[in-house]
Amino acid sequence: MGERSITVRVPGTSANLGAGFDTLGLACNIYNELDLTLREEPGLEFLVEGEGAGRIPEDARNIVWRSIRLLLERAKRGEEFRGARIHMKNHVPLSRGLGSSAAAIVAGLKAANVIIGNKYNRRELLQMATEIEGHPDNVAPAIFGGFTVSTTKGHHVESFSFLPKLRLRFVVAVPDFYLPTKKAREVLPETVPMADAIFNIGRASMLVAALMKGSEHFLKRSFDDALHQPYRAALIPGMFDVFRAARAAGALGTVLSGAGPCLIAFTLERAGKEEAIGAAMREAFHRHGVEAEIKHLALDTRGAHIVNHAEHA
Ligand SMILES: Nc1ncnc2c1ncn2[C@@H]1O[C@H](COP(=O)(O)OP(=O)(O)O)[C@@H](O)[C@H]1O
Ligand SMILES: N[C@@H](CCOP(=O)(O)O)C(=O)O
Repeated sequence: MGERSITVRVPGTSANLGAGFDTLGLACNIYNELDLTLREEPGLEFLVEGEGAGRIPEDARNIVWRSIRLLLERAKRGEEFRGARIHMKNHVPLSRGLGSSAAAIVAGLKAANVIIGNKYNRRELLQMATEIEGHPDNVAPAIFGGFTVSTTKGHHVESFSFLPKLRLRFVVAVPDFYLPTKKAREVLPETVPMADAIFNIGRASMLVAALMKGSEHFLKRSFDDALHQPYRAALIPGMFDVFRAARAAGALGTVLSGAGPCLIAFTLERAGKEEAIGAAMREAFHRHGVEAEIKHLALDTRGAHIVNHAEHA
């Protein structure tokens, strides 16, 4: 069999979008690229460039490799490909709430799947990716692109991907510290009051309706959350002040991106307020002793895809 190679590109993602904890997500135009060679001979070779270089494990614990193994074993092709060269060029910041782990998992699954002849469709990849990640809200947009709504029943996952009727821009403040998702999930309560659940159901539903209808008026009223942000605020100095500063500079709304510490402000492309919102967010974080890099992002509508040679050049 020898060896087989493929290059895939996967977008970073922002999960929750405020009220849609573990349910809503979006893909944005920041990417990780995986150049994968699967080999018959055992042994792993890693090259990690960009975000996470020097921090990402370069051995069998690597989540890209674990995802590849899961897919190969499910497909009963594990014996055929026992080794690999994994070369990653990462632009998605690590452990900041922009879905770096989801991008890594989806990259491994997608690349291995292409190499074995596309045995699995995207819904089946979603299933495996969710099993590895533990929640579907990042892996779904990483696979499908656009905005996604996901539901789970036991191990079964359903995700609906759609494009909004508004041309949005995302201003993301990326603080200079890591916050592993595991740690940010540990501060959440096991049960929540019924009133908080109702608060979130209304807003999550309104957010989706406003995006699909193209209603700026209702979108602005959809960004609050009672299920995770209030508990996580203690881990992100100045979080609510940054929200207020972004609003004052003209953002439609601002939420915690995933489990944080990134904060993501929503604005309309035609409003032309991205620079002002970014500056306000950076200054508000600075007042709390946090230095943040500002990224100006847009929606990715494609999701994970193979990179052809023309794109690669
Ligand atoms: N490109 C990558 N290759 C391998 N592992 C990765 C990669 N990106 C992220 N990871 C793994 O995922 C972890 C970060 O996941 P997590 O804490 O959920 O943060 P995020 O919000 O960025 O997904 C890293 O510590 C690393 O182990
Ligand atoms: N719903 C999850 C999303 C985690 O996203 P990440 O990008 O921070 O990994 C959560 O809020 O825990």
